[in-house]
Amino acid sequence: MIVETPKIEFRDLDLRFTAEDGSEVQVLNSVNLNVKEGEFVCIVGPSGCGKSTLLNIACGFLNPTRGQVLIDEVPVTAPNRKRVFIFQDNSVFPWLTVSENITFGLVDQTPAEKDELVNRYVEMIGLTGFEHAYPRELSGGMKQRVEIARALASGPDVLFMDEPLGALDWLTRLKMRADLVEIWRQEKKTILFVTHDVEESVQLADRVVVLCDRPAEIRAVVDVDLPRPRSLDDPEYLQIRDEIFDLMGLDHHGIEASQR
Ligand SMILES: Nc1ncnc2c1ncn2[C@@H]1O[C@H](COP(=O)(O)OP(=O)(O)OP(=O)(O)O)[C@@H](O)[C@H]1O
Repeated sequence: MIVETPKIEFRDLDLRFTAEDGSEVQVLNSVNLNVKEGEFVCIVGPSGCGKSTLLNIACGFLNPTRGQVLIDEVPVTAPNRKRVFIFQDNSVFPWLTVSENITFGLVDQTPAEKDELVNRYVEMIGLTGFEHAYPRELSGGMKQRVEIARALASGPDVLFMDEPLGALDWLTRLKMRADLVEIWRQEKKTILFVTHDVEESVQLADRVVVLCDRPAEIRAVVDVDLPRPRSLDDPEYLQIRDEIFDLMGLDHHGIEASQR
């Protein structure tokens, strides 16, 4: 039997913070999870349960109190250029153009290679024609696209995304979700994606990891075995969405009515 090595492995992870008054706050409790190469995994859970903390540990920004995260079987002890973190509040540089933002930090490429990267990713994120625009000339959604292009241009093998669409309006979010799926299909990166939005997680992920309230443990891992692109009114999609709402103890009745 061939055993597939996980791309990312969370092994028995605990995290405790020491509060200002010296008391201890346990945020993560015994988190175990394997993520496959090229998999799109979403993490959902109640606000403040520890979703961002989990991502911060996986990216090497934080050390766990116990356990470890391995990527390609190597323990994560510090940030690494091959793993890029994308936040909700985009951090494009306002003084650089779109193409300068995309190539920022690339040191090993020739100017011609950088041009090629700009062309490839500007097209992929749908910003052709805006290469020389400054962020002040772009909408929030467009800036977040630049952020994603910059991340991809650096050639990562893992993308950590913490509520990357959280600051966008509903319509822009919907469009960005569809585009993200397409980008993921083309780029074949492993993606760990934190979201508050259960619907978003079911639309995007191969698997949805549901965390319980702090200290967070994994309550369930839900397979989303549906073809993409996914329709928001497909009964199977709705069934998985409602299963996750139930796992989170949320009342989902009335969602459809509120969206009309
Ligand atoms: N540096 C820190 N020191 C002490 N406590 C912290 C620190 N960082 C986070 N916490 C606490 O850890 C808990 C988990 O925070 P985290 O940001 O991971 O939750 P989250 O699930 O991502 O929240 P949200 O969904 O609201 O963004 C929170 O209670 C938070 O107050």
